[in-house]
Amino acid sequence: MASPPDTSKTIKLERYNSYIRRVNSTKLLNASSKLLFRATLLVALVLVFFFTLNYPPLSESNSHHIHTHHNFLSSAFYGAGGAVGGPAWEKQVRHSSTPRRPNGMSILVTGAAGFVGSHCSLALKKRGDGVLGLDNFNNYYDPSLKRARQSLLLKHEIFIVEGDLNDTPLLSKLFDVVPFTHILHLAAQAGVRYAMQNPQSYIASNIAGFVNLLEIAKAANPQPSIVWASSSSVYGLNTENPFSESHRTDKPASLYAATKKAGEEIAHTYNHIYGLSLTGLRFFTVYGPWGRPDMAYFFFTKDILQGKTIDIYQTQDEKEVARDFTYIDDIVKGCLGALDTAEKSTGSGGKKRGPAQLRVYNLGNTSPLPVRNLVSILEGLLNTKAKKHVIKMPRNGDVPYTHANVSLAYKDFRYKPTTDLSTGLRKFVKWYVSYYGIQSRVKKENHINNEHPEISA
Ligand SMILES: O=C(O)[C@H]1O[C@H](OP(=O)(O)OP(=O)(O)OC[C@H]2O[C@@H](n3ccc(=O)[nH]c3=O)[C@H](O)[C@@H]2O)[C@H](O)[C@@H](O)[C@@H]1O
Repeated sequence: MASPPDTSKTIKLERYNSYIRRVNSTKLLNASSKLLFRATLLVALVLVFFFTLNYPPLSESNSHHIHTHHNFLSSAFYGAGGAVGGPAWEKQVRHSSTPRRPNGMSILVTGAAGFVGSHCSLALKKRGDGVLGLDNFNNYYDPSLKRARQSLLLKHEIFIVEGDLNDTPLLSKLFDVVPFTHILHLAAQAGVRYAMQNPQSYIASNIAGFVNLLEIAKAANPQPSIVWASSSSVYGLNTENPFSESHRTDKPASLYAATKKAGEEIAHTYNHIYGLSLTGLRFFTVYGPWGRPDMAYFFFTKDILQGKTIDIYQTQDEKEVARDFTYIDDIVKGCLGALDTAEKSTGSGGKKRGPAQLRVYNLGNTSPLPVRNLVSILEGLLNTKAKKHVIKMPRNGDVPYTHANVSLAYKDFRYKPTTDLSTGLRKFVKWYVSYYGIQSRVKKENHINNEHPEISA
């Protein structure tokens, strides 16, 4: 009998082959899963990279969005002149804040790319003080105007660090690098009526941001003296005239006013507990070259030139609405006067060592004028009739009237406003047509020359 074919070898061989196939397929599986894992990792990294680059998101172009959540990472990206904390950055920070006159101040100006901030920074630098700016360049109004102010400051060797008041590591870093003698705190969410649209932005800047700055200041060695911007709006529904610092300020008409009033109370607390020297300045409707486009005199000018109708507010009982419009150069003098008379803080290592100075001053013009007058002056300067729409003041936090008594500021630092509304507006219009490159009858009729727009035209 033929013996069955010996298959044992064949079987063994097949088993071996199938084993090899299994091993290979497992290897293949392993290799492909590794590949998949690496690819996923790569995609994730790319996504993280793009997300970081786009922070804050590009979609936040809405003009009313306020960036208040910059973290340390984002400010590192924002730092011009190298990453925050790098040697090049520190050099720039030190250079900018070093005074060039004997006993000069070393001042941190918050809101340095803003209207009042840019003017004060230049004036301080001009007289030999060291000035470092801080600004978050938010888009409450056209940030390109803030960038233009920044360029102007840079020409005068003033560096603005890009960052937010709520960025604690950034603020600590600044105080690690520079022993500031003073802070001129002008960064804020401004605007009376916008508070109804974006209330939280007022809390974030004017309250949380201010407290953050004070926390850093109280812990600093030496503690700086602080001069900061309060507002005429704290007088709210006060009916006594003219407004004096001794009047009641417990009836704010807008959330904006309430946050400024809160700032004054918070200042009291930090003065009381930590011995910080604090001076609050109540500004009265400040206007002038390089001003804020959200303010009436600014957008009236724009709208009149474009032939658009402007709303002129009246009180509910059809009376004129009036403001104590104050020219920027007068305000700058007031800020410098307050800085020059600010006493040293008394605390150290976060502890009070004795009583410290606590002050509040009105900085106004002392001669209120109706908004209607503002408009007729502009009509004259622009040589254009405004399309006026007189309406009752919407109930949006506005107050009917402001009028400053400035005798306290005069007594303590000789503050004396010298620019009337016509003179000031002429200077504003001259800057406006030059800055926006408007060639029109405005220029011809008023002999407004088109020279390079310097800070105070
Ligand atoms: O003095 C202050 O503390 C405040 O001054 C201004 O607030 P405001 O005086 O209301 O300035 P504008 O918004 O420029 O308004 C000026 C005047 O024009 C009036 N107005 C405003 C807008 C408008 O469309 N029509 C109009 O008649 C207002 O009622 C007001 O009487 C600033 O915007 C605030 O940031 C600042 O704190």
